[in-house]
Amino acid sequence: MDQAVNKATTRIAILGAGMSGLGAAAKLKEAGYSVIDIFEKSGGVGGTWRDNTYPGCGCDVPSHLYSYSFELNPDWDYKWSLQPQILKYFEDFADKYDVRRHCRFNTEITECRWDDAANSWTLTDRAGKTYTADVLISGLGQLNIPHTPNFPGLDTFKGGAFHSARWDHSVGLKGKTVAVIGNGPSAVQFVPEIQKVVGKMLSFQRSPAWCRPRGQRAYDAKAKKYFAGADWRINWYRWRIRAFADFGFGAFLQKSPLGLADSMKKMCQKHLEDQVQDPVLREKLTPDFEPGCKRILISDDYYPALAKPNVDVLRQGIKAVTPDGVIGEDGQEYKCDAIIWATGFQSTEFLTPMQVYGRNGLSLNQAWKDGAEAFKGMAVSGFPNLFLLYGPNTNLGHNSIILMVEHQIHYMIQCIDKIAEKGVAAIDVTPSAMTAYNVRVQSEIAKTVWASDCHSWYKNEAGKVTNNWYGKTTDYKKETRTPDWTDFEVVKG
Ligand SMILES: Cc1cc2nc3c(=O)[nH]c(=O)nc-3n(C[C@H](O)[C@H](O)[C@H](O)COP(=O)(O)OP(=O)(O)OC[C@H]3O[C@@H](n4cnc5c(N)ncnc54)[C@H](O)[C@@H]3O)c2cc1C
Repeated sequence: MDQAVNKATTRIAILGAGMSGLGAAAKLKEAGYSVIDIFEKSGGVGGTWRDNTYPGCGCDVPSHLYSYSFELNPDWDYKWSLQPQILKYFEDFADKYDVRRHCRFNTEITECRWDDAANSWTLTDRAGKTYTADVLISGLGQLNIPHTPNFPGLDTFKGGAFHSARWDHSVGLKGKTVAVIGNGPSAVQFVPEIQKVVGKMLSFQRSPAWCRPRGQRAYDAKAKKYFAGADWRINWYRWRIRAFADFGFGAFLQKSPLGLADSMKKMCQKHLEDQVQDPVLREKLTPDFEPGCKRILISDDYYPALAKPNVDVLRQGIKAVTPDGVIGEDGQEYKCDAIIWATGFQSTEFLTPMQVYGRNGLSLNQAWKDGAEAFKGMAVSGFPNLFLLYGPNTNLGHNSIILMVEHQIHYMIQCIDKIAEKGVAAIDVTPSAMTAYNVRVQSEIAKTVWASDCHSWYKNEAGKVTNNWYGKTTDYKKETRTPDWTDFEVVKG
């Protein structure tokens, strides 16, 4: 085996220059790989944190943990950082790890096709140009494509309308009547900001969500100096946040240990009672499902904003758009000057907006016809040398996604080292390993609140939970420590 030679020539294509793609590129370079191309449809790095510029956009995980373990940052301004500082962190990361020179910006890949004879991937971009790679890594994320429901009359609206993930800053909201459709994690962040400037807000909430306090606080110079003093201080803090959040995972189990689910529910109920005095509004904002089934919102100022006199909370969805406003599910027209879609993302599609073809022309859409799934969230049988980061069943409701992606990168590089061995051209997870793994994942998920009877972005239309990991982050760490090569078929070169 002469890995040094093969590592130097293994061609690696990464899709997306967000948190996953950047982290993978840095770690692959550290491992000795140098032929790396990152294909990025936009003009810069940062993914989510570049695309989402809505007022108040920020992190729902304390920043010291929402950062790479190998790139600690003592300079976070807030416990829960805001988007500009998170984006800067990823931009600085790309510079420090010299990742930008691997990026092909403004290059959207539309098709990836495995070549059985050549044992390589052929990528095609929107302009029709093709590229070849031995290894294909998807860093496209779960929350990259905004979802705007196709309501009748959508195109007839005369005012400004945009999705929160592609905020149109040219639409003036000052003094205007603004309809906000949806009430997920993005809405709770921007609603308190725009409530201060709009004339009137109509908050359409078909299904209000549980919300717990954030406890935002700024880090002063003394705190930053403390963190900068020694890495162990951030690492100890990271460990505590992670362990506490993992302990709290029990609240997401249907048979919740130690009364954790009850405690979570009581905390959310108390938060609502403390912040909303009006019993009618409180009733409107009380969810009709168990906490955790949909993502729990985290905010100190969402409820106070909804309680302001210029806000109407409407416990209903909408069914159509008119030139002057929206038609609520009650059939009434609500006139407005602007509509903000806070309606989430096409979360269950993963990379399938692209055309992906594996061995013998097998299409990923076909392989996933009953819902996306992957071995350890990363590999799909029939699609050799393909690795998904933040893929199916690796999302969390309670902890940092960066932890999950780092575990994936660790596992994936061991697989790529195998591919780079002399005489090995490709590896493909066996159908039996893939099936056994996913049967286990789904049987564990059946024990969680996500499997209960509520609609969430964690599930596909058929009700299969395709997005979430079933346990603690430490369970996933164990799962991804080292590949068992009996799970893979090795294709000899
Ligand atoms: C608003 C928001 C807040 C979040 N907050 C948290 C949080 O607090 N804590 C947490 O743990 N997680 C959070 N997440 C989830 C997750 O951590 C982020 O989405 C994270 O950015 C995922 O990184 P990624 O690189 O996998 O994907 P992304 O950041 O989505 O990056 C994907 C990249 O791929 C590019 N791309 C897409 N399609 C193509 C194509 N066909 N060809 C080329 N390039 C393409 C995109 O332009 C983008 O740059 C949040 C997500 C969102 C949307």
